[in-house]
Amino acid sequence: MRLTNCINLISRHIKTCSSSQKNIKMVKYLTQDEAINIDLELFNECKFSVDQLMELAGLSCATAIAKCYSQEKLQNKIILICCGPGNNGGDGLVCARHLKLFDYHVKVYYPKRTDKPLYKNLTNQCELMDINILPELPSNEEISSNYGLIVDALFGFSFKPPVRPEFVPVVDLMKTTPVPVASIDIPSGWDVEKGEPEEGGIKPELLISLTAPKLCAKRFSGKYHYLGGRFVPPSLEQKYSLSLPKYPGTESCVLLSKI
Ligand SMILES: NC(=O)C1=CN([C@@H]2O[C@H](COP(=O)(O)OP(=O)(O)OC[C@H]3O[C@@H](n4cnc5c(N)ncnc54)[C@H](O)[C@@H]3O)[C@@H](O)[C@H]2O)[C@H](O)CC1
Ligand SMILES: [K+]
Repeated sequence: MRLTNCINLISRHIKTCSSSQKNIKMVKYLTQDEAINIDLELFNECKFSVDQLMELAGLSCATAIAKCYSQEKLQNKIILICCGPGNNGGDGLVCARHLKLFDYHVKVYYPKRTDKPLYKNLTNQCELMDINILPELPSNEEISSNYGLIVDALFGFSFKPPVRPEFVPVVDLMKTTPVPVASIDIPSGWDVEKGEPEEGGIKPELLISLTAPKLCAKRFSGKYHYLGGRFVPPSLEQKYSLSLPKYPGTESCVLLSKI
């Protein structure tokens, strides 16, 4: 074999190895506008309904959580899912239902409910699963004693800082608690592109990016970064040069990086 062929082969091998250990290098990070446009195309061009995408997104979040936090690791403690007023909150309600189906102890905090049928149905389904929807935010002390994980489903890619006053207590709780936080799509309170606010924000241990990571995920320094939302048609992936990693087998989520 010629020397140049040999060098090419070795460099290709090195490239493949490094990308399989850290899928994060290949995948595209989206601006807020790109994330919004892709979302619109999924609905308008691909004709998905929001219920379909939310179900897949929420299931992928529950799966990623179960991979990182076994019941044993959580010492059978409760998972608190904090849900916001938009679709990120909807993902949280779906995630809660699937975690309950996976036999976790789950409670939901959903301070600003909407009257839209989608959210009413998701809330109803949680109640039918015997998931307690808390009327008040538990105290920091109660969280420390009885809860093993907080799922942050407050805000996603439509968030515009700063956090409005009504959500400050729950964001503050997630900022100060010693209990690990798992954020769905965006760590709530972070700028979708610039990341954590200067005054300090929540520091999730797990981030589950949906469809493709947003630019703020470059600042994520927690333990596990997963990608979920396995529903992107190849034409859309190519149009936005997403370079998505391969999902293993039948999995609904894929590990992007782990510390
Ligand atoms: N394409 C996908 O990958 C899918 C992602 N999904 C999830 O949907 C969210 C985006 O949902 P959207 O409804 O557009 O917005 P948010 O949930 O991010 O928030 C809107 C909600 O929040 C309020 N809000 C905005 N800024 C503030 C603020 N500073 N303080 C308080 N409240 C604020 C706003 O008024 C709205 O009520 C995406 O991230 C994914 O998680 C879909 O589930 C499936 C497709
Ligand atoms: K979030």
